[in-house]
Amino acid sequence: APSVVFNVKRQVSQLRPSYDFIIAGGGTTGLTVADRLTQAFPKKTVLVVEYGEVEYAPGIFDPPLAVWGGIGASASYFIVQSQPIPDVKNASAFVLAGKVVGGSSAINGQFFDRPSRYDLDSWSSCSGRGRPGQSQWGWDDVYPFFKKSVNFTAPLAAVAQKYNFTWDSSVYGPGPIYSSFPPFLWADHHGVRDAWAEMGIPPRRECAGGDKDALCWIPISQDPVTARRSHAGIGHYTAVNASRPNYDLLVKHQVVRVVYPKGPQRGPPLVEIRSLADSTLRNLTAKAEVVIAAGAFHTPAILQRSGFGKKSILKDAGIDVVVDLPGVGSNFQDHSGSGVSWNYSKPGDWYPLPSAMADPAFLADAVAGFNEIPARGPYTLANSNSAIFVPLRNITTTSQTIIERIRSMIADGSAASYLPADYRSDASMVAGYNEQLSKIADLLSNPHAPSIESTFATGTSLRAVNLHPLSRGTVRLNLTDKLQVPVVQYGTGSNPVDFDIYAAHVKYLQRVTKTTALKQFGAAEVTPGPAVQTDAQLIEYIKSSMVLSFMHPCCTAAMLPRDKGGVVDADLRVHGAAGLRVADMSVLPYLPSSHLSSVAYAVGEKAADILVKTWR
Ligand SMILES: Cc1cc2nc3c(=O)[nH]c(=O)nc-3n(C[C@H](O)[C@H](O)[C@H](O)COP(=O)(O)OP(=O)(O)OC[C@H]3O[C@@H](n4cnc5c(N)ncnc54)[C@H](O)[C@@H]3O)c2cc1C
Repeated sequence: APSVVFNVKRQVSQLRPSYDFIIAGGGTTGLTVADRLTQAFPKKTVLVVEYGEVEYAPGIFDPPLAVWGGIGASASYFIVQSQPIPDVKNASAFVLAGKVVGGSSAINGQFFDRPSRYDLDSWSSCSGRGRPGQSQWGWDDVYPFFKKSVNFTAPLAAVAQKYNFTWDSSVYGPGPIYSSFPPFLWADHHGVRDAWAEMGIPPRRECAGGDKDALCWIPISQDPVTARRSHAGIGHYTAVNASRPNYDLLVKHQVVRVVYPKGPQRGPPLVEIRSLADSTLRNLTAKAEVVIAAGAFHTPAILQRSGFGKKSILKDAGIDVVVDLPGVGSNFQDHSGSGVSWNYSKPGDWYPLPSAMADPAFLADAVAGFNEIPARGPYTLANSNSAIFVPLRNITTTSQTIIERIRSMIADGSAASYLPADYRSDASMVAGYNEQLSKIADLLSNPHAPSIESTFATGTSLRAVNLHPLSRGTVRLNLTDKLQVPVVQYGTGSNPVDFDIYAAHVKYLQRVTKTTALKQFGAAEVTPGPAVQTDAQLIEYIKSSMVLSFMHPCCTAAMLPRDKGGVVDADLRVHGAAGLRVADMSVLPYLPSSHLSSVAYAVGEKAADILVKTWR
């Protein structure tokens, strides 16, 4: 927990008359940028404006066993309930987003993997590679920033031996965010790992070095000694702020919009903020640049309130157009997927499993262990430490058919009909979507680029994460109150090929219960179960059982050329606007084969590097 919080500002009267840089959003990416800028430029001033407070950020599995427990009770997240999703029986996705210093890194599941090299190379190939003078985003260009952002502490030898953890310290660096393995795993952990190995998924010593088509050990973002969450609010603010007189953080204020009094070519813009205490509006002045880092839901909302977006949509919201940029708030994506579950008729002699927490003596020891230095026991766990990442061709014999379906919808022009309605006749959005689908088809054809992720910590179920969904949704201002959480429309399943992929993934996971590793315990499938026989039945099952959000919203201000529906260029500058950049998970063109926090830190490091090179 951040014990001493220096210099937090709560009122505009405590601010300087102007700043060199203003960052909208003190989350994972925004604080990374602020930390690196204040470090590089001791004489330049940086202000971060954050909606939330500096709050204690418990780990996902800290006592008293509240895994995102008490949702609604906490002030530290925005709750997003999506609009009904037509292609999944009008279900609604439930998503959280950080509303606290540290942003989503302060509330996430702490699973700390990295994308595959092919994700980055794929983005780079459509984000302006080769344009003279612009930044490059291929794996080799960004890998140094993944390394720089995180430090890794190897587990004690006895722990490593007990669980067979493997790693390669050389893929990590000196960064202020901790990555480590917990000193405890539940006792059934190896059952499913053995099953995965039996399915032919090769174990890899380290999956964070760019190659992750494997059975992986995944570390968590956690202090290795105290087992407390490591997040941007600590690593990039509390740990450095006392020695940085040029680093200001204003909390409990909302960035409403940016304002260009002399037009978007004459930047940087003013930043209009609102006090959450009394709703007073104020304009702040940045002398160098403004960086929007409010996350994939709120960044497009700030841009739309500022007049950046599709003309017709802004008009409906009563907002004057500053730059006609249809990509703002479109191209919305999240990871989703269904899965399998089973029962054991001859369960192994496994102890302890989570059920042991019901035993008061075990529980008391778990709490005591968590408070020891170094911490020990079950409360040192986060979401999971094991996962598989498998390429499509190893999942299904139908991979070629799936890829051809994607390529032919691009060729015959039908892909556009799967975009959200407002964009189907917009040439730039259609061109951008076709290009994304083509790149995703390449990824799905790549024998080393994963299509599915599945993780395991304990229990009798597995989820499949569709790493590269084809469907797209939208994030729009709430017209009842434009300052509130925006209206989120998931597009889940709107591109029908996604269902072919979901189905292939579930069929693949069904193989788990057929392995000798699980058969020896009498594993018998419960869901989808014997009643589900045909593909049509399987898709019905998937529609009713899907996890609609793995809490990875992204891509709503994509780094793509303007004629491809992009919002920012490869230097993260908003198209058509001076002195304004975006740096957060909005800028991804499409989802990578990983969870997003490592990506957010790396994007923050790279964004800071770009800014430092610009202003040095
Ligand atoms: C519940 C949950 C679980 C997750 N689990 C994992 C996981 O296990 N592993 C993993 O790698 N990733 C996980 N993620 C994803 C990952 O944490 C996020 O994708 C990443 O942290 C997002 O970083 P960001 O910088 O884009 O935005 P954020 O970190 O969300 O930062 C945005 C910040 O902007 C602030 N803000 C918003 N609007 C305004 C405004 N108008 N004015 C001022 N401030 C504003 C917010 O309060 C917030 O602090 C999870 C996410 C969530 C929500």
